[in-house]
Amino acid sequence: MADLVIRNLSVSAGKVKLVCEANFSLAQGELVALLGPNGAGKTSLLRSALGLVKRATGDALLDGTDSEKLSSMQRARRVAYLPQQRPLAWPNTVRDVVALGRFAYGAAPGRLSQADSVAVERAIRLCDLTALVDRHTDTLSGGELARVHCARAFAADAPLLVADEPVAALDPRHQYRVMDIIRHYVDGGGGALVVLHDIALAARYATRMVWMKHGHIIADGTPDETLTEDRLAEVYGVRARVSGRSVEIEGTI
Ligand SMILES: Nc1ncnc2c1ncn2[C@@H]1O[C@H](COP(=O)(O)OP(=O)(O)OP(=O)(O)O)[C@@H](O)[C@H]1O
Repeated sequence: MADLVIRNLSVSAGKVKLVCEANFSLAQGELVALLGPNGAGKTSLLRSALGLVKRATGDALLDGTDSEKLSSMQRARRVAYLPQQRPLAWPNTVRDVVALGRFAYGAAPGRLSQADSVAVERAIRLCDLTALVDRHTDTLSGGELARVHCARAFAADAPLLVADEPVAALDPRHQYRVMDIIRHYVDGGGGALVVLHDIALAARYATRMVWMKHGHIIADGTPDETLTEDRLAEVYGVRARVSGRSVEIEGTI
């Protein structure tokens, strides 16, 4: 069973602590929403958990192995990472960019095995990109491009997915569509850790919500356990009405 476990993980930039003594785990079968205001440390936490930035203290284990010790190909076979910043070195076709998700299996655009092609075509269909496959990425809208990056992550077929704001640029239909795809992936045995700013969307889809503020994880539990009006006031400084998993933000405090 694939998992990501972090223990007492801290990240620093100079003398500033970006993440303080964080503990949590992600296992297959879970859809964990990571929440918190801008600058709370969510991206720093994800990147250090994956071994992409050096941690100051603590452990981050991917299937029991220190994530900093994994090669990029070993890491990519364990976890698909959809970063917040998604630079593309040069414009390419949608199909070729999605095919980059097969890197972990030694694939490159124009050199795909049968299994690679099947995974790429499935990810293209899942993310509603069939009509765009031959378009160059520099001709796409922001939301279309965001879906291409989602498809690239799904093409990897990794047992875990870490996605930093995967729905940020998407219209409501495609936000739900991408979250449905993530849930389907989790129902099929994957484990997903997803940064979301839409609390209602997180409450609807997450099996667990991890709440961050000022570099600290201040709560970790099911939506029923952790989604409260007091929590939203504490974490975001907003007045909200919470009823079960439904959330209405009324204004700032
Ligand atoms: N290399 C760095 N040097 C100095 N400060 C940094 C560095 N990297 C991140 N920070 C700061 O650390 C804080 C946390 O950043 P991070 O990107 O982890 O936040 P976040 O919760 O993902 O925010 P957002 O929701 O805006 O994406 C921010 O104040 C950011 O400016």
